[in-house]
Amino acid sequence: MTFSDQLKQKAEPILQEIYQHPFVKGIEDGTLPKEAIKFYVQQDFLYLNAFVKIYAQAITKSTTREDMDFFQEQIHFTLHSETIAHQNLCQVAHLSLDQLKDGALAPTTFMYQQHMLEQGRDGTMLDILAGLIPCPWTYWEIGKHIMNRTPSLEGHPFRDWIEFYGKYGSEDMTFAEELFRRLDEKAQGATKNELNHAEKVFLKSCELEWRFWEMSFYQEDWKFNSLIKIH
Ligand SMILES: Cc1ncc(CN)c(N)n1
Repeated sequence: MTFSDQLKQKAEPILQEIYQHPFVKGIEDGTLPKEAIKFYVQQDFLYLNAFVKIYAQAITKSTTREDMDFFQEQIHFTLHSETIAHQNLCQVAHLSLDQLKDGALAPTTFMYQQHMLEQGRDGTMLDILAGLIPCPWTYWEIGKHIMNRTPSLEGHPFRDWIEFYGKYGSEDMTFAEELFRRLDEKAQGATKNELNHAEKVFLKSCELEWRFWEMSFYQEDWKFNSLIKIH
């Protein structure tokens, strides 16, 4: 079994919980409340900014031009293509994406950002990949899961979102598969301790993916933010 197969197997219970989450169910059946959409897009915009910085950190730790090129393409994709998904959500909720760009980090977004940035700062390339992969992987799985369960997306309000993530990446290999391939390559030269650490990093990101849906659906903010402006 490859290292990535082992990680996917361990994360399976989290993935199943994500499929059942009311936010994801709301995308699937088109009933997602406007307040949840607004909170999600605001936080996700900030989250993706951090994601771009992790790719940049990965470039600083790259040893080949091929790796550098791969990460710079991901930066471009995140900055210029992933907005399709946000646009779709905003259209459905009659929100302007431009007005959602000035939010402040809610606790879960802060925690997830810190977790990934820590890998970029202190980790190996194996750790960086392990921390990054749950982001494209779980969304790709969600997209496919909804597409498999929905006979036709004709007229579905979240069609663009579902298809964008369900078909995530290039035609021959999706981002997640490509990242897993790179992870397995790095895993080959790693010690048992390094693999155990990378596994923890990966599973923590998977849990944080679930928490991101939870935070967005219930709009979980800093406890005292309404009283004292903390962020
Ligand atoms: C929190 C989160 N995780 C994953 C993705 C998909 N790139 C996203 N947009 N936001």
